[in-house]
Amino acid sequence: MDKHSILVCMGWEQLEIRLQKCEGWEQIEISLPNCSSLQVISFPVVQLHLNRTAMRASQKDFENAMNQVKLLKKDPGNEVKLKLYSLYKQATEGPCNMPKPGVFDLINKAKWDAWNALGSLPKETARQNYVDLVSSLSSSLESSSQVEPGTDRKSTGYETLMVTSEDGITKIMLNRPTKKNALNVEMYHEIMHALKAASKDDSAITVLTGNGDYYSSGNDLTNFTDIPPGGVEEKAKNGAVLLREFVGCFIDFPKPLIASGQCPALGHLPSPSLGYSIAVYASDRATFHTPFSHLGQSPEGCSSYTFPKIMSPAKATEMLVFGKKLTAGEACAQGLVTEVFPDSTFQKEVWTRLKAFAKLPPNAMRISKEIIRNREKEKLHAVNAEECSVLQGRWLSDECMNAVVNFLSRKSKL
Ligand SMILES: CCCCCCCCCCC/C=C/C(=O)SCCNC(=O)CCNC(=O)[C@H](O)C(C)(C)COP(=O)(O)OP(=O)(O)OC[C@H]1O[C@@H](n2cnc3c(N)ncnc32)[C@H](O)[C@@H]1OP(=O)(O)O
Repeated sequence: MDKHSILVCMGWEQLEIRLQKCEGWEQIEISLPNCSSLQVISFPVVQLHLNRTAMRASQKDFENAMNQVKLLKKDPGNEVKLKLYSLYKQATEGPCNMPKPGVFDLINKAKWDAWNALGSLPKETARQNYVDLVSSLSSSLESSSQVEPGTDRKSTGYETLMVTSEDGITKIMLNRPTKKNALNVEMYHEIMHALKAASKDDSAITVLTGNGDYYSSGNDLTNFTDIPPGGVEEKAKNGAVLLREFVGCFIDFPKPLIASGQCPALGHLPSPSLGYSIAVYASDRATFHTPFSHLGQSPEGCSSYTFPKIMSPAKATEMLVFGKKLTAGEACAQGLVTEVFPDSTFQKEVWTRLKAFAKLPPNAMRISKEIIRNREKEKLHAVNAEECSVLQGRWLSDECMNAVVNFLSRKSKL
């Protein structure tokens, strides 16, 4: 219970007014401590529900709150952003009377839904609710930030990666931990850039890893929402070009490439799908999941070719068609993972090994990799092109759109 009291002097008498908050109700207790008998006279407690409209936020409060939103240090998440958007629109324009956006216009549709859900909420109430929400965000996000130092911020010129080079090893770390390292369009481009740079730098080997509790959650599903003027067809076409170039970079990467994952990996990058060119070290906590069918999509990263070769066609079907999630141990038994380490000693053991590898003659390693991979390179590029073309069609399907809408509207998770 939260108590505040004020003393009011009324002639020789001192009137004490205590305000206390109790389960959302304001109680006012008035007593006369200096009465002749020195007994506290408690007026019958006056209990009233303060009318919220009596505490309406002023236009100035509202403007301050709008400025505060811009200064939030942590992204409050899509749900809260939609709430803020809808309250802002209601407060400034009143009830939503815009036409409903089309089903493929996902972002605008989500915004419209949120605004429309406020019905005929009065402008003043929306303004007050906006101010209250911002004030609760400002305190909670400042006090309980869970972002580790160095996460989700610029490093070495990259927005979505942390790239370091030391002891002959270039480490490319996916760095969107608050989004479970989902690959947005910028990250696709930055990974390609980092791989091209690593292929030319002095390091002997390159390591790909993720920051936070997910190695990666695969393609960022909001990639589907930003529809260009050419519509969804153009979006799907651009997506296929981007994916083909992205996977192509892995196929052509000339140095030994190691994926080091301590935690779950979903979609793309779990894919040792780029089989012939990547070694995978996993902790016993890691899992591998390619839920293409769940998302109305189809295999990518050459997995339709490499998985059935590495595992067996039957096991590959379970993974690629039915989306069966494999533990690190199962993935290792199937040949998708090179070795599994105990979670508690993972970093130490893997880095000891990587540092030893990085001391081997770099040219010998490069040439050895080339001779292993070259026989398959042309085939891998052809498979990549075919997979991207099939995916382009899948992205336009209702199955895919529904899966994306369900995730974005918080109806499903994998
Ligand atoms: C026309 C298209 C052009 C595209 C361009 C090229 C595309 C190439 C695509 C090739 C094919 C790729 C296939 C895949 O990668 S399939 C895998 C896709 N991934 C998913 O479906 C995972 C979805 N995420 C989840 O199921 C859960 O988030 C997860 C189980 C991973 C974690 O759950 P948890 O409860 O622990 O955490 P949250 O859900 O609260 O997540 C925290 C925040 O991170 C956001 N998030 C997580 N994953 C994604 C994602 N893949 N895309 C977008 N956003 C993601 C999540 O929304 C939370 O955000 P907020 O804090 O803002 O709410």
